[in-house]
Parts: sequence; C-alpha cells; structure tokens
Amino acid sequence: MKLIKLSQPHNFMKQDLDEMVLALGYFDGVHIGHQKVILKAKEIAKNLGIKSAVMTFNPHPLVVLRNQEGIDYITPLDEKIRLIEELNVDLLFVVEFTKDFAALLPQQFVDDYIINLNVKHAVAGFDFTYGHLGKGTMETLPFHSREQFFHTTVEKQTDHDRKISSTLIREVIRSGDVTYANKLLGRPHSVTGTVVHGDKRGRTIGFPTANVEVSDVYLLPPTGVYAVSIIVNGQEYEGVCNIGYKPTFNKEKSAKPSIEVHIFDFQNEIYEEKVSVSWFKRIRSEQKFHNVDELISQIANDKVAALQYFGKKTV
Ligand SMILES: Cc1cc2nc3c(=O)[nH]c(=O)nc-3n(C[C@H](O)[C@H](O)[C@H](O)COP(=O)(O)O)c2cc1C
Ligand SMILES: Nc1ncnc2c1ncn2[C@@H]1O[C@H](COP(=O)(O)OP(=O)(O)O)[C@@H](O)[C@H]1O
Repeated sequence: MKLIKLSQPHNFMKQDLDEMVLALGYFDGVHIGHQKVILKAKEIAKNLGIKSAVMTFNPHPLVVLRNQEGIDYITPLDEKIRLIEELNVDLLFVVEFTKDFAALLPQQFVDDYIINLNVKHAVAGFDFTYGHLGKGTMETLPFHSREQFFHTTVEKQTDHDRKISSTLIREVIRSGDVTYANKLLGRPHSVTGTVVHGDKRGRTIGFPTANVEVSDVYLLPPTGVYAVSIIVNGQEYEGVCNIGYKPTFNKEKSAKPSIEVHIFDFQNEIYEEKVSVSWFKRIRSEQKFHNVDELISQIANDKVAALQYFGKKTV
C-alpha cells in the first residue's frame, strides 16, 4: 500500500495519479461499517480494473475545531494505517485536518480532493459529510461531482437497531463491555505499547505482570480485570490483565492507570519489548484488598475465570 500525506493546499493534479476508486471517511476504529465502505470501493475498483484507495483525516476534527485535547482514539493513526493496509488497498491518503482544510467549501473539497486526485468513483457511508461545516453530503455529491466521477453510498449498518459508529463503540468500550465492542469492530480491540519496569512485586506474589505503557491517545476500557491476549515478538499468548491504580498498595492514584498482564505459560524477561494487548472479556472491577493474601487468592480466581473464557481446563 502506498501512503500519501496531504495537507491543504496540495498540488496533485489528475495526471499525477492513476485512476482510482476512493473510499472516504474518518474511520476511527476501522469497524465493520467502515470495512464495508472500504471493501465496496475495492470491489468496484476490481470490476473497473483500476486502483483502490482510502482517504482519511487526522487529527480528529474535534481537536482542531473545538480545541479538544483529550480525544481518545479507538485506533490512533498508526494503528488505523496498519488496519487499512491489512484490507489490501493500493493507496491511502491521510489528509491533515487543519482549520484551512475545514474551511474549504464543499465544491472546493470535491475539486481538490476527489476530482484532482483522479478519482473515478467515490464511496462513503450514508452520513459522510464534507466541506465547511460539513455542508456537503451524499445527496449533494452528484451536484458537486461535475460529472467527473460516480459515487456509491453505503447504507446504515446497525446492530440491535443502533447505528454502528465510532461513537457507539467508544461508549461500549468505556462501559467495559469489550466483548460487544469486539463484535462491532470485527476484531478484538487492541492497544500497543512497551513493557516497562514496575514495583517488582508481581513475581514475589507468584503472578509476574508485564506492565504495558501505552500512548495517552488510546481509549482504554475502564479499570478492572480482563481476559486478554498479548502479542510478544510476533507470538500470541493468553493472559489476565488488571487496568487500574492498585489501591491495595497505593494510597494515591497515579496520573494514569497501569496496564498489567500476567501471561499464561510464560517465563521470559520482556522489558522494553513492544507488545499488543487485546481485550476479550471483563471479569470484575478493581478492588482494595485488606491484605496481600486476599489479593493473591483473588488473582488465582481471575486466572481461572480467564482460562475458562479461553476454553481451557482448569483442574
Ligand atoms: C489479574 C490481576 C488482578 C489484579 N487485581 C487487583 C485488584 O483488584 N486490586 C489491586 O490493588 N491490585 C490488583 N492487581 C495488581 C497487583 O496489585 C499487581 O499486579 C502487583 O502489585 C504487582 O505489581 P508490579 O508489577 O508493579 O510489581 C491485579 C493484578 C492482576 C494480574
Ligand atoms: N508470566 C509472565 N507474565 C508477565 N510477565 C512475565 C512473566 N514471566 C516473566 N515475566 C517478566 O517479569 C516482569 C514482571 O515481573 P514483576 O515482578 O511483575 O515486575 P515489574 O513490577 O517490573 O512488572 C515482566 O515485565 C516480564 O519481563
């Protein structure tokens, strides 16, 4: 996949690029609704015998237009790029979302970011908007197209009558129902980070834990214990994870929760390794225990619960 970063103004002209079918969207989460849009573009491209492309925007419009700092991404940009690449599209445009870009009139957006990129067919979801104040919609697209390209609108995808959207999935992850979030994403929700040193207490209580430090932009499930998998050095292991503040030991809440994974059937030293943690099922809330022995026996129960979730015999 070829990656092209665009910022306003860009100077691509039609003749600089091959003809293509373009899927447009913000695509945070690359969920099953997004996948449908991207796969539709691929299908049309295949039928026409031309390139398939995706256009996405970064950062989130709210960061730029409402100066929101704390926007949490289901998939930060590098993760989004990786997932789109896995869908085997030929080309990905990442458009820098700036105030200048947001100020483009709908016709200017269509001229510069669709027609001038040699797009022959545009695909987007039913509620895609473009141009200043999102005034351009899938209804106005034929008028702005100057008959230079066709378009396909992907209808609303729902689950239990609710629109499958990044907003819904954020809500579901925040509620802790990672199992349902995974269904809507079409894959497990994951975070990628680095194994850092902790208090070295884990090994003394019989449950060493890899402390995974992730970038602040990730949307994390709420504090608590989860059945997880973790990819270390390209290999996937199952485990049980606590996200939280370890109130049994810590009087003060740290600035951000720690993510600690006890990996099953694993003994290696993995400090500084890059790992990805996937959330499968919430087991319980984090608790403050009266003593370490109570914590240890609860962690043993958590381990059984996670093993049972993964379908392993526990006796
Ligand atoms: C499955 C699991 C569940 C945990 N649950 C709690 C909990 O409810 N309350 C708590 O204070 N700490 C909990 N912990 C965190 C432990 O206190 C922590 O792993 C231990 O202190 C080791 O920390 P260290 O890796 O920094 O050495 C849990 C850890 C694991 C692996
Ligand atoms: N089964 C395991 N699960 C997680 N980490 C393990 C495991 N076995 C060994 N380790 C290693 O031990 C470290 C965790 O030990 P721990 O005493 O909890 O130390 P720390 O407080 O630094 O996390 C991990 O970062 C990893 O390098």
